[in-house]
Amino acid sequence: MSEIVFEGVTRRFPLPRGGEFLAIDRIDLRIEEREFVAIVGPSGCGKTTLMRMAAGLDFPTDGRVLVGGKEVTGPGPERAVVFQQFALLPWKTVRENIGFGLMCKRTPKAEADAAIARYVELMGLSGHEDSFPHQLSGGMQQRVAIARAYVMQPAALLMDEPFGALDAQTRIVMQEELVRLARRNPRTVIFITHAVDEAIYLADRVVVMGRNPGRIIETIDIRPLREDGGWEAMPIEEVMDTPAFTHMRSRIWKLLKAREQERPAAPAPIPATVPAK
Ligand SMILES: Nc1ncnc2c1ncn2[C@@H]1O[C@H](COP(=O)(O)OP(=O)(O)OP(=O)(O)O)[C@@H](O)[C@H]1O
Repeated sequence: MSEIVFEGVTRRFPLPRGGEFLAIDRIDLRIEEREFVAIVGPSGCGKTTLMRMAAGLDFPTDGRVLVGGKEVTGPGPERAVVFQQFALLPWKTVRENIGFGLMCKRTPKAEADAAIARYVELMGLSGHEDSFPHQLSGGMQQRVAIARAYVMQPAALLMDEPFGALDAQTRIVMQEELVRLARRNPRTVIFITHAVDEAIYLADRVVVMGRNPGRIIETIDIRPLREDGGWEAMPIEEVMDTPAFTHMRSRIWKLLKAREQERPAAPAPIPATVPAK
């Protein structure tokens, strides 16, 4: 059981000069077990805050977050996080970085070696097992970070702009590889991105958010498009050229644009205390 449920989740942050900023307002979202959900939205709409709450690194002011039916009270081994910055251990090799969590868990060596070898192969890292992070390109480092997360067989993967620091060409290669990996080894995934194309290509469902305050504007099921269009068997550039894809891209852009045009110019601080009547 690894479904992720946000129930009436609100997050307010204190403002430096008093009062509070309403970052996220009453979000209800259910991500089914083994479902891949991408969250898109403008900067500041609360995407990272939502992910941090699923990871147990931040907590709602109101409402609750449940993973596998249990309220999140902190980080846990059943949830792996992949950030934009790869955060590899620079003094350890690719093999050691991927196997680090397994070592901490005291996984028997033969079992750990077999699991590491599998993800080295799946992530196209063969031949680089003994390299150190500084000897790898950004794309290769992110492959190691993704392999390190998957090798732990977490029930849920929480990815915050994992391809945000990569150049456009590497990013496309990584998107194709992640799709391959995610279909062969499905997990419950929250994938945060600014890139609408990336969200449509990768996800089963795309959650579109608006800001001030952070709310869900719409949730869109992509699976029928992918299945009807046979996307899995096509190269990414062909998928992105199909009428169904381009139509979906412009639909999401219109949603984002309409929301930006209607939102208030600046967030209204909530008074810290209610004035006496
Ligand atoms: N610890 C904090 N203290 C105060 N405000 C915060 C804190 N964390 C986030 N915020 C505010 O909450 C809002 C949502 O932030 P968040 O980082 O979740 O947005 P985001 O959608 O991930 O943005 P980006 O796409 O730029 O990463 C922002 O206005 C941010 O300034």
